[in-house]
Amino acid sequence: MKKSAITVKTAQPKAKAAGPSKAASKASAAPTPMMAQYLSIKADHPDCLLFYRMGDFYELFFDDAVQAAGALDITLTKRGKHEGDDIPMAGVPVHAAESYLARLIRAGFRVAVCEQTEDPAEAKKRGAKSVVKREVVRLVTPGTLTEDTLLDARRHNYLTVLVKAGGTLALTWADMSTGALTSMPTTEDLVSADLAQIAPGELLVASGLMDDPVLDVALAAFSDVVTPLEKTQSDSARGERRLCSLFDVAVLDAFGDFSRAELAAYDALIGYLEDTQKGRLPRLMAPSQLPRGASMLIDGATRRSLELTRTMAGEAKGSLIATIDRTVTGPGARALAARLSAPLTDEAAINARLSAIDYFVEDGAVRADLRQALRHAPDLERALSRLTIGRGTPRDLAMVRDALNVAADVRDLLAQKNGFSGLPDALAPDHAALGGHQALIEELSRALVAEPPALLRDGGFIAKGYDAALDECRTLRDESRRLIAALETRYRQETGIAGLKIKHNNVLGYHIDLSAKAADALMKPPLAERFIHRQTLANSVRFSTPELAELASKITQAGDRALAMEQDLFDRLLAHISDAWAALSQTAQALAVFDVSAALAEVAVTERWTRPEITTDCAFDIVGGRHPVVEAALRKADEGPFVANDCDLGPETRLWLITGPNMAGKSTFLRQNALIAILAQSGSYVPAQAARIGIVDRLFSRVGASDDLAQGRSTFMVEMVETAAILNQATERSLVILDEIGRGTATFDGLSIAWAAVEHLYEKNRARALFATHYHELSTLKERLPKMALRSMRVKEWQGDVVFLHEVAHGAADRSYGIQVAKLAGLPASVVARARQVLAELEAQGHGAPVRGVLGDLPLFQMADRLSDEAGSAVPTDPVREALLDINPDDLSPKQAHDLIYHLKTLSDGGQ
Ligand SMILES: Nc1ncnc2c1ncn2[C@@H]1O[C@H](COP(=O)(O)OP(=O)(O)OP(=O)(O)O)[C@@H](O)[C@H]1O
Repeated sequence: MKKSAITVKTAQPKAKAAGPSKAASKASAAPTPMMAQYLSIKADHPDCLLFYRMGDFYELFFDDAVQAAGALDITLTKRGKHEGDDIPMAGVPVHAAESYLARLIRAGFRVAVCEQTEDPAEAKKRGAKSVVKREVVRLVTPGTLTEDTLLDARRHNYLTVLVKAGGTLALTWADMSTGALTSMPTTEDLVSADLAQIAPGELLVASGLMDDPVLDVALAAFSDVVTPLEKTQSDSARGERRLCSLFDVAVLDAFGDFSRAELAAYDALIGYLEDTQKGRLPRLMAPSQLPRGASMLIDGATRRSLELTRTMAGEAKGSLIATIDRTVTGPGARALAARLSAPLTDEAAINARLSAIDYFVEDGAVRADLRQALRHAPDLERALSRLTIGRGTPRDLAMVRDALNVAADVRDLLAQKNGFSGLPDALAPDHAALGGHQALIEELSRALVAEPPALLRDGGFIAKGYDAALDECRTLRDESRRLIAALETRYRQETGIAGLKIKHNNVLGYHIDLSAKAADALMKPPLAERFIHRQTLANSVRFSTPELAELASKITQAGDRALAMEQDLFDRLLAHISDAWAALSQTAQALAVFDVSAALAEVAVTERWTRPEITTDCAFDIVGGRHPVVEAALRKADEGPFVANDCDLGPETRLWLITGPNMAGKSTFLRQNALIAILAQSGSYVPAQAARIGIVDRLFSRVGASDDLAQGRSTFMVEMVETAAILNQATERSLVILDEIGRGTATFDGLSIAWAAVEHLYEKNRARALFATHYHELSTLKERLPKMALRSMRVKEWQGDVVFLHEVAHGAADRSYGIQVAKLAGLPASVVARARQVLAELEAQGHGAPVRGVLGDLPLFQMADRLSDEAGSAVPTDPVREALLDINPDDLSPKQAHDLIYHLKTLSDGGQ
């Protein structure tokens, strides 16, 4: 029996990261005070790597150090001993910590950031040996990131929770960027598709569910982002209390009718946020409930096979989204991804989005101006999230300022060119949300320098003229600096040493610096009375004077005061932003809506897409449909035009059986129709001349074979699991795409399964379906299933070769042309010739007979054996064939398959 498929990728680093706490338990051999502090903090965070702040570095110790050094490729050193053993240590500089954090998070680790929470001078007051106080200020986990360097600007990052309570399942998810909180009841059947839609950055799963065999497959797909939750972490009553107090309401009715499971999931979600942010919750919006059925259900397998966000090979390049994304901002790209991942099922809502696109399709000048303006818009959503969680920097303030300026420009631009009424109704609220921040824009513009520094603690971000007291302080500081320059000149004159300099460093502060030779004069009377020797180095000698010390302290004081004032002003500006948070969030969303609408219009115009007609019947009538990704690839490779094809799965022909040789374009045709349905219901134009689509409730696609070796399932098993899901779940409103069902098993088994699947789809599911097959025998089903239509991919034979026309024609294919395709693929001529011979023999014996007569099973190799027996001595023993007879493809690992190919090649070349 296979063990649970949820291996929790992070468990490995987590388990290993627990090493130092093991050490903690053995810590009785009196560690140093600092090590004792480290071990006690580490013991509280056994599942995280501990970033322990020491001066300008975050240090890691014990196993944490070993793991981080391996993952980050940094030096592993030692620091002191613990219980007689060296303590492994690795460190990252604080100023570069973000990029190291990003790599650790990507590698599946969680990190606890432990800071010094008091001044070392304070600690010293308690005694020479006392340790600076330290505290974990934040747990960095994949679902709770806010920094731009840790996040993908073009993808949402959802922290998601799955729990069961009162016998039902529920999902909640939070987007730290927007503060949006959403929940949805789910079921064992639907959870896989729901999770695939959300695509969590981190998935918290109640520990009881981790071993539930029913959820095994659904959760396995997310095993690398799963974090287990303790039972005590989700409680519906506490969830309700938390929500009520967070949003200051007595009852939650106004937000939705939440199930117990949803409330328990909210409890876990908010608890986890508090825990990881150490009590500092991000600003959250009121919880909203996603009604079931609001979006087209698309399970993970279908998403993968349609290559919506990644190709089958796992690359973003070559996916639908990478091909059609014309957005110019991160929030716009995220909004596009969200639309495509959850196509709508409400006709009015789809048409509202489409009318926004119409507007930008029709007015190319407005579209161009808008896109140009948006290019300068920083990511307002993410700047706001950092500011409101207390992780904001002066640069985030400037991002708010710049984004609001763009929003105001966009608002004017749309109002001026078209008048307010020119915009479609659907865009009016977003247009309004762009404005209303004039006072804040003015305040931020006056307050901030054009390009503020990245760090709050360095100051220098408040503009001159904004605050009189700050200006005065800065003048004093700068004036003192000028006085120091004057002092340097005077000292040079007085000592007669031209090389005398006043320098500054962190240890001595301001000091006089001289070469060793010149310093002699200052060491002797009379100058020695004024110049106090401080330090002798190899090449220089350093002095100070009471005068210089006084000036230096004035500078430091003025500098410190200026810094404190700037930080106060930062807090004041932050308060303004906090007050306007709800309206600012709406502005951020509106900017994303304009970006995504204009981007979809851009792709519609440049790629000649058309507005689909959305209906509530079961129409699916596509004229001249195209596959956007294949079309773009052909264009790029200059490989001729894409051949457009019609598809009409109306009530009279709701199932198309498509035959034709490999490489003729069947998969492309199938996928393009699924993509057109997704695009249409996402509210986008579609790659076709015309499209009439009755709303699809669920989309199923099973295209192409893929092994799921990670889960120990063969190609055929995966295919059958996915086919079973389709036949069990598709409804009359669904769209089903099935490609080459049964290919992975023996010929007649496969044919029988395909046969029965078509019958079930037609009679039971009654879904709109495209069924591609290489079993030409299935065409005979037409006699019994009148609403099934036969289609085939047209090919031409030319001088014994086959030419693909990529056209979908009426009727079934007469031949499969497999041997011609094999020849095109470069099979040795002798094998091609032999195959022709075998085929002729098979056809002479009535290859199709079993279908018309006996539907008996005859495994492929048995048949092959019979053939070779019959061919008798005329067939010389073929070592390649013999080697092939010995293997079962499903038993081979990729490595073994690779080795086998080499072996076969050697055999075919006559080697041994
Ligand atoms: N409509 C089309 N116009 C132009 N070229 C096309 C079209 N459809 C497919 N092609 C080209 O043919 C190639 C093969 O297409 P596809 O994979 O859809 O064939 P298939 O019949 O499903 O083959 P197989 O069964 O081997 O997967 C594509 O990669 C593309 O280059």
